[in-house]
Amino acid sequence: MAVYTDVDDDALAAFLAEYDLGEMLSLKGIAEGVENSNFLLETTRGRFILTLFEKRVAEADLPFFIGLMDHLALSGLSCPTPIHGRDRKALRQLAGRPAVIVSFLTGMWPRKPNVAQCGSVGAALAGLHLSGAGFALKRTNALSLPGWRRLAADCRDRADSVRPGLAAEIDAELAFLEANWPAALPGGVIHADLFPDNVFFIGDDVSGLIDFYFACNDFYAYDLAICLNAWCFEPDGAFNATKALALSRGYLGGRPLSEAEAAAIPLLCRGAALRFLLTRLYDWLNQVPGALVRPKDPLEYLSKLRFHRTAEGPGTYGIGHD
Ligand SMILES: Nc1ncnc2c1ncn2[C@@H]1O[C@H](COP(=O)(O)OP(=O)(O)O)[C@@H](O)[C@H]1O
Ligand SMILES: N[C@@H](CCOP(=O)(O)O)C(=O)O
Repeated sequence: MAVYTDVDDDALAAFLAEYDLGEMLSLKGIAEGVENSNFLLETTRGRFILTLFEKRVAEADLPFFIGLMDHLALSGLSCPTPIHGRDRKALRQLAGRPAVIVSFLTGMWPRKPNVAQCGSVGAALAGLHLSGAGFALKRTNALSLPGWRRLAADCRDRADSVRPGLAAEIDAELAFLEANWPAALPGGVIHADLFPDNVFFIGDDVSGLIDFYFACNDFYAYDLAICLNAWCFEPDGAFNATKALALSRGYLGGRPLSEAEAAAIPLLCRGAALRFLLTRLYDWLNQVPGALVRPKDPLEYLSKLRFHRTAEGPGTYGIGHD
């Protein structure tokens, strides 16, 4: 996260008065993440996370996110549980923003994920797909092809200031993906941002998944492609086939892929790489003055995208090979 919005003491006291959370002890901004303003809230009843929703989160989507966390927590998945106030509402306004308090999860996110952790996150992703299956609300993925086209248009004029030729490369990739994106694959609720900083571990075991604020309905295999991008490249940009094999095996152990899903993986990995290249590029070019936030490097995802163009098939990602 980041902190984009400050919260004053009186407003916070009035907000907390709506909950049975005891006396407030402290509120500290969390300097991790990118999207929303997050605070660690300590009260006499324990630790919680206070989130104020910022720019990319549409207010109309919030019932989906809150309902999904309630649903997943009830189905036994370890994820933040929204705290409901005395009026039963989990969502209200604070400092001019929609705001929610959720339970605090223990564990640490891995700064350098290892092979065993990649296996565990693959299994956790499959578990999430299975647990989300009974959730009634729907949310279209705002960051699929039409969303990428809008971001590309917004960035086009200045993209080449980040890397000469980038605007043309993005346009060509987008055209390719628009022509080849699968019309139908098995789908349901996906996390859509299951990066290492959104997965907590105790040792090599997943202790919880957080940050459901990109969750939506889309192809399950696209979520797997997002994870292959986020977990299976080294800091020097090299693809780690051992990690990909572990992640894919972890996933397949919980939810087998159809032939069509397996065949689509290299293409879905290209789409996932373009998606994060574009949101990072947009944020890079539109930094918010004074915000406590570290913009992420868009070119990391250009390099991943170029790798996926060279993939020989799903076997590159440990899928379809023993
Ligand atoms: N439920 C939670 N329990 C513990 N820590 C949390 C929880 N939710 C968020 N955090 C902390 O806040 C950071 C940012 O949260 P995240 O949801 O990823 O923010 P953003 O949506 O802005 O990217 C996490 O890396 C973690 O340190
Ligand atoms: N995972 C995205 C950025 C979104 O930030 P998060 O803190 O919500 O995961 C990226 O790496 O580009």
